[in-house]
Amino acid sequence: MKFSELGLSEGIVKTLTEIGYEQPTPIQEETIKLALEGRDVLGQAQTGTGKTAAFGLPTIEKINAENPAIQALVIAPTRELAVQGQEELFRFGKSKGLKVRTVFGGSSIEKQIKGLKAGAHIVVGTPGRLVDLIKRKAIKLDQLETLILDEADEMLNMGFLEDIHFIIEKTPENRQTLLFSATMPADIKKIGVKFMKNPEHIKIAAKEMTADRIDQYFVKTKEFEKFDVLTRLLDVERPELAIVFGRTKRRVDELIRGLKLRGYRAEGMHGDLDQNKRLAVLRDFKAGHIDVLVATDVAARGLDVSGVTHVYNYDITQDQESYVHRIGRTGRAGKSGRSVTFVSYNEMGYLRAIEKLTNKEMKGLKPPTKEEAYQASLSVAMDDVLRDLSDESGKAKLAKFDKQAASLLEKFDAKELVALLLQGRVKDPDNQEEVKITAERPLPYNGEGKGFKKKGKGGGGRYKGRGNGDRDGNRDGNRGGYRGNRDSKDGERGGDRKRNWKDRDDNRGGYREKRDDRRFDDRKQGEKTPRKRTTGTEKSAGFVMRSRGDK
Ligand SMILES: Nc1ncnc2c1ncn2[C@@H]1O[C@H](COP(=O)(O)OP(=O)(O)OP(=O)(O)O)[C@@H](O)[C@H]1O
Ligand SMILES: [Mg+2]
Repeated sequence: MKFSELGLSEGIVKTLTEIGYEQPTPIQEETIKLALEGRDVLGQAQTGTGKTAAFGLPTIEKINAENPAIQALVIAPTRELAVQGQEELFRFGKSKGLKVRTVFGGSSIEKQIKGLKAGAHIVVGTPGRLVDLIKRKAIKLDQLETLILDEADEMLNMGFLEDIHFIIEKTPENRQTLLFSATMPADIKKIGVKFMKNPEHIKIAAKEMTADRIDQYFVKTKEFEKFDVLTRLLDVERPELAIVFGRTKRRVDELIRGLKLRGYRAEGMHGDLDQNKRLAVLRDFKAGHIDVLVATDVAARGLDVSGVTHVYNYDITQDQESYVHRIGRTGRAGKSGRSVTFVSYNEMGYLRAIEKLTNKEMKGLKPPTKEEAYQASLSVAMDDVLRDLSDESGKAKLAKFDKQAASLLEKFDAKELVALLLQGRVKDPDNQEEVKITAERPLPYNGEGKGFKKKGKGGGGRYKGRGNGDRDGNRDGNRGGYRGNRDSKDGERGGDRKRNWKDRDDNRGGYREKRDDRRFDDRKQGEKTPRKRTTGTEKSAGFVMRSRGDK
């Protein structure tokens, strides 16, 4: 199938060719035509399979560039995702010269109002800031044609629902509504369908809910060992870019500090960081100036950074959907990735609950030993030396040390000098910086832990208990999860309400295919179940169609 067969105009098809999209992905193939016909669509497909273009291209196609009014609104759960959405839609809409504006908290509302005044065919924004701008009459939605909820299940979750209601009430009843996500729990789908008319549910049927090309592992580890396990894994697996998800902001801060102390180029993202800093960190990560991004769930959904080969869940997620999104930061657009989820003995029930949702078994991974990490670091050093010496321009740069090198060689044994060179490039496992990470209490026990006879299935995802004080009660005021972090300073709200029942963390991680880490996989390799990806359409015949606005 070609993009031109989906009813898109020549200009847009040309743009797609220019940006390297050769053919539509399954979700694009299934939804673009329908959306162009004006149908309401609920689109569900694995992470990294092109949902942005699936809703973005038909939306752009339908916009009348001559009409200066806002004709499409995309609502996204985080600021970074709003920025990314704006960039993508702008790119797709180039041939039509469309104005796409982004609005989000933590950054000057006046500037955003100015931008909106200069014209906006499409607005991409986070709920809290959108509500503020609507209240200030800087955003008028009376001519809106298309409303899109990206990460729809997240947007329809408790924390955001009030804002979403407010926004939807300001849109015309005859608008088109598009909801997209990789996950769509049934209870949330029911809420979404109420905002839609005769919706078509397109679900790209896949054997597993997680993206096809992510090798998923877990490591059983005790809290106090986690940090050493993490750095050894980083040394052995050698991610190109890695994301480490932590449960709380404090944890993220401590991990960044610890990783830096041990010589990794790491930076973090969580809700207490200044918004400019958050955006700068993401930019640096995309540019490869940072190797390890440490984040709370604020980075779990939607972010598209090519080159993320590994996702490490330093803390396992409390709910299964978060897991799907976290690890979906790798293995995108046909690339492969690897995720490693740290799990304490008591938390095994959560792991099983995740596997139940994703329909994919995680493989147990033996944490690398100190010696293995050392050997890995040694082999990196050797590779680096070989690379530098086989590179002519690199060699030329060494010429300036000729005199000193000759004088050292006169005085010392050549082998000793080379050993000294290697020493400077290898991490000494017996001389590592001591790093202390404050212990987080594990998730409340929900079955299947070691030492527990109970065979109960976890079902841990939707734990609503109030009893886990350190997470929900957040004794230290340092709660992770990104709900916390559309922090209301800037009119991004929604976090607090939700935190009470669900405080997520994101754990996404991918890796590059062939690292030799396989060595540490203590289950049999090569017995991956064949992954067939069938495309199917689930018609939404049984949906409740009448919505609030439907009369
Ligand atoms: N038809 C296509 N051909 C080639 N690349 C594509 C195509 N469609 C999308 N991509 C690329 O695939 C990557 C993932 O797309 P996108 O971010 O839209 O995924 P997604 O399904 O929204 O994932 P998530 O569930 O994580 O939000 C992006 O880099 C995008 O540019
Ligand atoms: Mg997306």
